[in-house]
Amino acid sequence: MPGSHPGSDPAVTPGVTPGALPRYAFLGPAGTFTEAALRQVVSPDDAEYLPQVDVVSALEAVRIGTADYAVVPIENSVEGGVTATLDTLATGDSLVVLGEALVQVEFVLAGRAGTRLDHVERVSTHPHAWAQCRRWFNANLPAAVHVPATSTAAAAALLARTPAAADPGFDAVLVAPLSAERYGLEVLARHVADNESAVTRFVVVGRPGDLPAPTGADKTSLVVHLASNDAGALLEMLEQFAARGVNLSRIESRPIGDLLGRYSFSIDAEGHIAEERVAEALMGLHRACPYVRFLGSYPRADRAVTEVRPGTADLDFAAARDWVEAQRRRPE
Ligand SMILES: O=C(O)C(=O)Cc1ccccc1
Repeated sequence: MPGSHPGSDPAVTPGVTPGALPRYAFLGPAGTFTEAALRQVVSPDDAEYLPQVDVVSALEAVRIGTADYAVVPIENSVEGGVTATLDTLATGDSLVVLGEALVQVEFVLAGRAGTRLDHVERVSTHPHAWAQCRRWFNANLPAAVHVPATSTAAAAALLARTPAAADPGFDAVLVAPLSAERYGLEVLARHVADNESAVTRFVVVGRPGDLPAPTGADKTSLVVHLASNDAGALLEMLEQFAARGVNLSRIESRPIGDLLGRYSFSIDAEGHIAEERVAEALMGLHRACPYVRFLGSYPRADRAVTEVRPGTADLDFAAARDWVEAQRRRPE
């Protein structure tokens, strides 16, 4: 992915000091799955890695300018959306998604040397990691309870630095195999994920500026509010996409927070705002919905080329516009 978003060239990116290494905030410490995603985006030789305690801090670092970019988890194939990321992108000063990365997540249960698996009662990890291993715990350690940590690696780091005679508040951690190794922990059980092929999607976020160029395999991320809770309001919003042949790869609702029953929709649409059908769908949303936040158009990590339905290519829109113009000019 290096080179595929504006942030990969500090010389041309607004707000990034030419010559200095671009600064990437991420959910740390070293050894998180987020760091694995960041390594796919930019090598540590070409960037300054700035570990943050949580997703909100990573995104805020970009807003206040102490980082140029942030890499944060946004959804995983088991638990769905990462609400802290969705909510922080949906409100506050505008941020944009510049790219994405996919990481296959694999978990091990790890502890201090000599820990017995059948003595593990308290397991510390990130809530998304715990959620992805529930069935394994039900089957193998049904009495184990979850002790939430800010990240998988934060749990490992705390266990590793707590003196042997002291109690860190848990007996074992659920982490990536590399993280167990990095913090010198002993692996107590491998392959503890309920779904071996679980994938987490991460986004590269920056301040609004240049858009990544369209590649033909892009996504556009949006936040949309509905005009009302009336029957038909959701359908009217979805029609803006359907009528232009724009497929959605993700749509989820989050409470707006002011009143019960008011929701904000977080949407990923296939295509780039530079494409006519996506631009037309956005214009339709702008007319039909009280609030639309554009969160960026960027290349898909899987490089899956967008299928363009017949009649919805840029040329079709241009021909249709020319035809309307010709009718307007036609003498009475
Ligand atoms: O805690 C981590 O290592 C993270 O990067 C967050 C996370 C947790 C579980 C699955 C994917 C990402």
